[in-house]
Amino acid sequence: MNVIATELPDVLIIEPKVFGDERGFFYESFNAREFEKASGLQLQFVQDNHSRSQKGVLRGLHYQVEHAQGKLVRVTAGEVLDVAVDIRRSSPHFGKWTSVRLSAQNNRQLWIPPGFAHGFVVLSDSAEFLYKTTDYYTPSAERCIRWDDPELNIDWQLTATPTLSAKDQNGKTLKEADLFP
Ligand SMILES: Cc1cn([C@H]2C[C@H](O)[C@@H](COP(=O)(O)OP(=O)(O)O[C@H]3O[C@@H](C)C(=O)[C@@H](O)[C@H]3O)O2)c(=O)[nH]c1=O
Repeated sequence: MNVIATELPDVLIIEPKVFGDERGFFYESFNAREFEKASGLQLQFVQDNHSRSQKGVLRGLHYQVEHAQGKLVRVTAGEVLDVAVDIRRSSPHFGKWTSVRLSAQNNRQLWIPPGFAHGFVVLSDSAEFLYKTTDYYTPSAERCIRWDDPELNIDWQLTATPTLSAKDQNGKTLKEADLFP
């Protein structure tokens, strides 16, 4: 397993070791001991999520103000551009984002710690998106920052207007949003 740094020091790309043979492939999609050894992080995941989306669907930018979730995300079919934004006011990287292509081909995972907003857009015809979280879904604490907030100026690598949920169409700007201290 390989850990690769991003522009945001707390956000990590994880590359699992994939064993391919004539049957197909095998890899450990999560191993707590190996993850801790490679990243120095001791994590306890409590929820696994799975969503499927069509091309051009954009989900985000999401976070929970209480019960903040760390997320270990990956794609098992198709390709997405995954985005993490540091929304901790005290962070030297406050308001900065990083993006990584995650696909069924590159098997890359992204570790997004609590304190970040997260979103992704589907680049392939469809995508299956799987992730582990360090805290439980808490609807009352859910918040959404606008994907197109000019202050963030995220390059989503889009060629058309994305498809959004009603909730995501009503996201707040970074200036308006409840953030982390
Ligand atoms: C996120 C979530 C949703 N739900 C339900 C609520 C709702 O009826 C339905 C769809 O929820 P949403 O529209 O919020 O799903 P979605 O837009 O996919 O939300 C997810 O987006 C990505 C970017 C994230 O980072 C996740 O943390 C999560 O916020 O599923 C749960 O039961 N548990 C969960 O953990």
